[in-house]
Amino acid sequence: MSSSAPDNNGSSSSGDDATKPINKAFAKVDLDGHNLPPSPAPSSPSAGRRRYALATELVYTDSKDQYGASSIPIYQSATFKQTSAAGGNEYDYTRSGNPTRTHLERHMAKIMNATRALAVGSGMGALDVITRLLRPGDEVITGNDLYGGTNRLLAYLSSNQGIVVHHVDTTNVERVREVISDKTAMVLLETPTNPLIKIVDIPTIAKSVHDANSKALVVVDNTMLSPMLCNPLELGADVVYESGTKYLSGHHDIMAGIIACNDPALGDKMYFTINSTGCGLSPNDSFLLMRGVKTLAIRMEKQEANAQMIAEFLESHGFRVRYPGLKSHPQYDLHWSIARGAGAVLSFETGDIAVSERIVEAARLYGISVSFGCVNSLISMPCRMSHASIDAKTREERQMPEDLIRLCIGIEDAQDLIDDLSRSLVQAGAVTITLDGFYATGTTPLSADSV
Ligand SMILES: Cc1ncc(COP(=O)(O)O)c(C=O)c1O
Ligand SMILES: N[C@@H](CCSC[C@H](N)C(=O)O)C(=O)O
Repeated sequence: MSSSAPDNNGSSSSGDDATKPINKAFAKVDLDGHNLPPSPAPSSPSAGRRRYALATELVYTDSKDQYGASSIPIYQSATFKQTSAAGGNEYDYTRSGNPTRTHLERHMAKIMNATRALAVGSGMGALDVITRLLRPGDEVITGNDLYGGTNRLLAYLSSNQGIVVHHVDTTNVERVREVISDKTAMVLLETPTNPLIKIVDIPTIAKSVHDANSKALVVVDNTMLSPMLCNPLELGADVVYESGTKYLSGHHDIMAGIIACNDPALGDKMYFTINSTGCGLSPNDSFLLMRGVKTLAIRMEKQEANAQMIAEFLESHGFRVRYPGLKSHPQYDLHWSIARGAGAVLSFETGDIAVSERIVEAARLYGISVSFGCVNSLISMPCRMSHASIDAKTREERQMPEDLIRLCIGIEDAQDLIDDLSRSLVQAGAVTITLDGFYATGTTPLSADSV
């Protein structure tokens, strides 16, 4: 390994040496013959070939395995023996690089239409790597309806690292424009937002940000849609990340995070952080994520179809439902202008916290659990669970209904899911039963002006 000492920007003190340690360690890694760090190029097969539909690309892989293994072997090894005293083989130490992780990263780069993808230990780990690009005094603009853990990390950076964080309504492009300045280093977006399912106009915001400050990075958390339904890099984002714990792996058996970008220098800086801090995804979890992602298309198709039926069922019974697959969603057109599907997370209100609690506890097929994107359906109250790390006052300011129920729909039989939900609504006293059926007692459907 090179003796030049990289500084904390990921560059080295000796100019051209900046990427030397990486190049040296990963020479020949690229199947197309590029002498670049791990996963630098769209995954196999080679660039220039026909690009297949995403469902095909998800399962279509290539590797140079010596025995032609159909699935990537798990290189469960911390170290790799070198062939000479000078070292310099493709791999030396799994924190720095591992063949199973590289294979996954190359596959993910292809799927996410990126030139570089990096795999880390969790979605929050991905955001940690990305926010280490910031320096004290930098400003971040982000939403006021954010995943609780993201909010928590940004609050930490604001209290401890001298980062100024502006939480604004990112569904309103003007609000974002008002706070962009030459100090803006990052604009962090989520769409649909978790849990209020608000839609953010990524292309318009990305253009405004880049026009006003060419150095500012637009970062998108694509966890709610996955690459199956949205490609933020094609909409103007500089960096996209996802919690691989969710749709990408699909079975709630691993924690993972994926980061993707098209700027090689940015990719190198983030790789530097991963190698320095040791948050790269383990070989075993890389294998599981690689296996899981191959079924993303069929899982998402079924989950989305089920979610659409459940959203329509709840709305037709008078509940206030937030789901971009419903025409009543106030940003329906915007959503479909940036995404290929509505996803499988929806939320609804009952008008009464105790009623919501009873519904959650009455459900049998829906596990009371945080997270989403799993083959199993889940039910939760975000203010008590996934978003409990946002204090009650802030939740109120951000108009998060405390009675909100979030449903994360799986691949079960749709009618079984509807039957179980119907029974739970009745058992919880959430509906008034008439000769014609039943209707929500404490709430009204979402109107166009209420999001
Ligand atoms: C939208 C969103 N982004 C990021 C994360 C963080 O992912 P992880 O739990 O894998 O750290 C989550 C959930 O945890 C999430 O819901
Ligand atoms: N206790 C956890 C909660 C994780 S929430 C997971 C997921 N993003 C969701 O929205 O359900 C924490 O404190 O982070």
